Amino acid sequence: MSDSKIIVALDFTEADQAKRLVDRLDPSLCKLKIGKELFTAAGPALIEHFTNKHYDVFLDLKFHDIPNTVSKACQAAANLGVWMLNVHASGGLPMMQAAREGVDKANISVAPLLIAVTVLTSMDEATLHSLGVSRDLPAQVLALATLTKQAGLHGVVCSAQEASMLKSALGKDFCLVTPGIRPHNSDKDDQTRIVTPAEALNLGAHYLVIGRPITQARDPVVALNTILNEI
Ligand SMILES: O=c1ccn([C@@H]2O[C@H](COP(=O)(O)O)[C@@H](O)[C@H]2O)c(=O)[nH]1
Repeated sequence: MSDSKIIVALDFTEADQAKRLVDRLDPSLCKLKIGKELFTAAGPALIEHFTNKHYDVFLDLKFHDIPNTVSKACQAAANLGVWMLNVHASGGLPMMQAAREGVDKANISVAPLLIAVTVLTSMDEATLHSLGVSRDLPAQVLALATLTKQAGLHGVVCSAQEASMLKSALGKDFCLVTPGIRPHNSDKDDQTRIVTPAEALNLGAHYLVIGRPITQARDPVVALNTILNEI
């Protein structure tokens, strides 16, 4: 397992695109994230391909379903040998407890980290309110993260904007995984709650999830190394 704090989000349509990029990377410099797009296209074989190359893989499928289904899905995901997997905290306490039980039943030597998404980093306060949530956005993140800790999960996905609040409330060992990372002068794309890589770590993020600023850069390896030199 590498101690890199950067998780490169491999949001590609085909396995070969991801493999071409990863062939130029090094597992000591970054971890990898496989999300819905790539997993749907390439499946478990791609996870095995990268774990055989000694990469830590975060399987970002954000399970959100009835407890029994999420439990079985988490067990199956853990059996793939991933380093981290996740569910949506808004699935509720019984669903998250079932997720943890599913991971505990997996037939593996090292259990993955199990975390829960609080409020997507693409969302702002107005979008949250449009869903009928009356709390302000940081309060909603804190409530969902508190529920996640109560369910016995290892941490949450949140914006680094909420990292220092969560660190104070839930302790330094509660894992904070932060997408919405944007180096200075890079495009926001569809992200709303963005933070630069160095600032995210200063605020208490444990891991930085970075996709397009690396994968869509003219030279992704240069982009990754530039970020690594800045943090
Ligand atoms: O709240 C969330 C949860 C997950 N993501 C995922 O992270 C990456 C971010 O990619 P960028 O290209 O750096 O925006 C992407 O795979 C999302 O599915 C997130 O952005 N926010």
